[in-house]
Amino acid sequence: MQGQGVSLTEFLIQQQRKVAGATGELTLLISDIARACKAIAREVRYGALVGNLGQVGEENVQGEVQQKLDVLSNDIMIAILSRSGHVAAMASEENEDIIVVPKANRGKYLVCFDPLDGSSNININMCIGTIFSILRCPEGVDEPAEEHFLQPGTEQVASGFCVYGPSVTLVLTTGDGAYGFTLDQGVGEFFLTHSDIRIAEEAREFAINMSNWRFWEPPVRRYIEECLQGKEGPLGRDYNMRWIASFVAEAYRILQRGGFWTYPLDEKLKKQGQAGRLRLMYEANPIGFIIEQAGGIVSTGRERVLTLQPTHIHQRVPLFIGARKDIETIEAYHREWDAQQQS
Ligand SMILES: O=P(O)(O)OC[C@H]1O[C@](O)(COP(=O)(O)O)[C@@H](O)[C@@H]1O
Ligand SMILES: [Mg+2]
Ligand SMILES: [Mg+2]
Repeated sequence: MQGQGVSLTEFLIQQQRKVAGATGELTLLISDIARACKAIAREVRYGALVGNLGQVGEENVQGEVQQKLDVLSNDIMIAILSRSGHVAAMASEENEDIIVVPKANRGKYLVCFDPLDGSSNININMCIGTIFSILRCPEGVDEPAEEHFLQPGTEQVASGFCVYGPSVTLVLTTGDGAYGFTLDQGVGEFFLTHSDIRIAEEAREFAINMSNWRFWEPPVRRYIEECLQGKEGPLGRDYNMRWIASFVAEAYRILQRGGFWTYPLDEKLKKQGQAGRLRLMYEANPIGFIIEQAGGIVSTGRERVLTLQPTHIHQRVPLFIGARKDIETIEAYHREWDAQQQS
């Protein structure tokens, strides 16, 4: 058994010491969220053995049929964050409205989370995860409300996601680089295994749900066609392709070996009255913060995601994440296309 590295707690205290005036509350809050992820990891691991698979038959605010693990993970997050003493209110993918913590237990942070990401993979034993974003509750707020959450992604104090896969990994940023931790199930603690993660400038792998090809906007179709043309094409390099249908697993792959991933706005989503597939507050912004800290880009195809002014907590956005050069070219193709539409 390899000697243990730096534990998550040790790492957070090191980060905390770099910030003048830090109270340690953020360290304790992130430790609480890590504990919630460990509890969720156990429920995921036991799966069918304890009846955790399958649907509950209820529809959530997204119009999606909830899986048992969606509800169980949500309950675990709400229970632990309500008791942490560092949270004023929460916003969850599974709850239409925000959850305000009783006054006696309220703290200074707001937490947005996707308790279980990649739900369509639960029953096929594929990677799923949990995503979280931490914001400050504006000073002097007596009763937290949805409006207090509507802060651009650049205002995030910290964000992270946990992947429940062959091993349980947690990726985190507090605005000073992106770091990966692996859960030692025996010790019950996360240990630092991936320091200062960087994403290569050029992609060799793309990820998009190809079944939506006929609904894509021309700039997206053009770029994917050029990826498929490989080194004989204008991009001059070969690409492999992946689609795991689990945003956390895709983001983890990009952090480990580069590439780009996208869920663009398409005609099908537009017909459904949607502005995108992924949600800004608890999917795009938290993972976006980490991707940017690792040197990647997070775009709607037309603009930076993290400077978007949110309008409501379940807002959806078109999303492109990953290798800088690829996404800058995709943005250029959108500008070109939009200019042609204007002329
Ligand atoms: O089924 P599709 O259209 O490929 O969409 C897959 C996407 O939907 C999601 O599962 C949405 O997230 P949830 O599972 O949290 O609802 C993403 O993780 C994934 O990237
Ligand atoms: Mg999700
Ligand atoms: Mg989810």
